[in-house]
Amino acid sequence: MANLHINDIQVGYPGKKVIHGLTLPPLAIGEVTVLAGPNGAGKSTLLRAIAGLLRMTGSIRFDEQELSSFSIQKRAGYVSFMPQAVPTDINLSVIEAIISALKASPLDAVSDDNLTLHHRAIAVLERIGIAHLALEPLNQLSGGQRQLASLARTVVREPKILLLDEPTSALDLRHQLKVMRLARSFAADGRIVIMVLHDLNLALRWADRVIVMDQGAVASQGHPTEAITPTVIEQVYGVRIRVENCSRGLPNLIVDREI
Ligand SMILES: Nc1ncnc2c1ncn2[C@@H]1O[C@H](COP(=O)(O)OP(=O)(O)OP(=O)(O)O)[C@@H](O)[C@H]1O
Repeated sequence: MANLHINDIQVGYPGKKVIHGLTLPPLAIGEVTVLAGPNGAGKSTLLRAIAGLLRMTGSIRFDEQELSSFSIQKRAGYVSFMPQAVPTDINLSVIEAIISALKASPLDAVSDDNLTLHHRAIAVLERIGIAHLALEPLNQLSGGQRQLASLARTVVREPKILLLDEPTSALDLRHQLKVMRLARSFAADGRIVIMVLHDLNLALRWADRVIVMDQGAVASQGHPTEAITPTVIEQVYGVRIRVENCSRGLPNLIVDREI
């Protein structure tokens, strides 16, 4: 099965190295990986590097092919990135924004007529539960509604690798669960899902694998309860926590205090 292999990558910005020689275990299709870690740890930088938005050295291979050898269009067909900050100045309705994302990917949209594009866009809006917002102007949505519309734009092209940067940060409790359930179902469709989350309880409950980053490196990784331990969290975030099973037997993180 095709895996994503990230090997010895170095990424940064002009005059600033952020990630120095990071290697991850292979990330498999069907899995949801959560990137966690403190502010500034390099999580978004890693997602941007996988998306091909930053210069880097090292190797990112999918299905035995270097992503850097792909044309921009081919890479965009494989990898889709939902940024943390959703633009507020796009003068389009929700459905127009989704259709424009489809049209921006000539690989799969070139043969589709307008009606087919419309149907694909509506199907995604229905799956995410925001079909009722289809005709609303993007710039008049609430923060949470805009985040769901951004998710729809990101998944509509059906990429193999889905990169979601804090996709639940503006969402209420019910929509947080909805997005986590969707992330699992996108993975089950045959995708690799990598998402940045600050909510470690969501990570404990929904991820297959958690990678805790600190200062551009991996502090711990593995099954959620192996990666999120009191020792690691104390070292990385400087807070004392407990992970206890709730009455339903599910792991629950309790924050006791700053150190
Ligand atoms: N466009 C940029 N130019 C220069 N430095 C940047 C840029 N974007 C991020 N950085 C720096 O890279 C480092 C890692 O930032 P990054 O956004 O990857 O962290 P993060 O783990 O996603 O943080 P957060 O949880 O706060 O979103 C930080 O020191 C940040 O200042």
